[in-house]
Amino acid sequence: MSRPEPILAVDGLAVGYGVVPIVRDVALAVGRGEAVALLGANGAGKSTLLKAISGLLKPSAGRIRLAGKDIQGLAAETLVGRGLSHVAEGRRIFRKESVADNIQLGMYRLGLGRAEMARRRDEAFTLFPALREKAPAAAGTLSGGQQQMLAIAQALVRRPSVLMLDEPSLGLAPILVDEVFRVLGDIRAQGVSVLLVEQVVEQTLGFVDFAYVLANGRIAAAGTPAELGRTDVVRQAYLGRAPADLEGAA
Ligand SMILES: Nc1ncnc2c1ncn2[C@@H]1O[C@H](COP(=O)(O)OP(=O)(O)OP(=O)(O)O)[C@@H](O)[C@H]1O
Repeated sequence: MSRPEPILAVDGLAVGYGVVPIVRDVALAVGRGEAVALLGANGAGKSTLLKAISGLLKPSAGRIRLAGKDIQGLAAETLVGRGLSHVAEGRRIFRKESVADNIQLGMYRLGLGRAEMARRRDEAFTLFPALREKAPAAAGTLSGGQQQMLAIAQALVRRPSVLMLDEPSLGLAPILVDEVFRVLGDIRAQGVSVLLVEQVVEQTLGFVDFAYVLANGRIAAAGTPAELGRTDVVRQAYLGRAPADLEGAA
């Protein structure tokens, strides 16, 4: 199957904490308009890899290109301006601030005028009607699912061309996981390219166009969901985990 031209391309990437590399020799690509998954067991290095791409960690080797331009080593803030948004694990919202202010903070330092910020906030509320209802409430009073939606909304108002999400379904009830995937479908339909780290494997493979499996910091397999489904490689990457985790919410 031919894939679209890459909007994000990673090559020979190594990154770690201090001297110990956690992720080694990783190559991956996200095509324009594609939804791509990064799967792998706990500790495989998925979050570390996303942080290196979004400029939160400095790679010790390798190349990262966004829309054809080298971005390795650039600061996270610079990359946001270039169209790369990262929804980190654990719903990093400002709990004491209102829902509306949280969305506003997502646009901080983008240099947008008031009218444009209001327009983008309204778009976010259209995608997440529950957030509109709770606009004046403190973000900390939202349910877990709503907090996750708020974290995604904060990233979306920056109008990213590539949206990276680290386990958006973490800790959510199955019905809310479905809601996360519905929203991701809407986001993809708007032409945003998506790189998704997830543990709900079945549902993720049902959503993405292409997937990479990370094991011990290296890419162990890559393919379309159909190609990966013909092998045992995904299951093997999760060996040692409870079968229930593999079944996800499907
Ligand atoms: N700040 C840190 N300092 C040192 N080691 C770290 C740090 N953060 C993560 N690690 C180590 O890096 C390895 C990869 O962690 P990472 O969080 O990238 O994995 P993951 O695949 O995202 O797993 P999970 O699904 O648990 O989030 C683990 O061995 C972890 O202990």
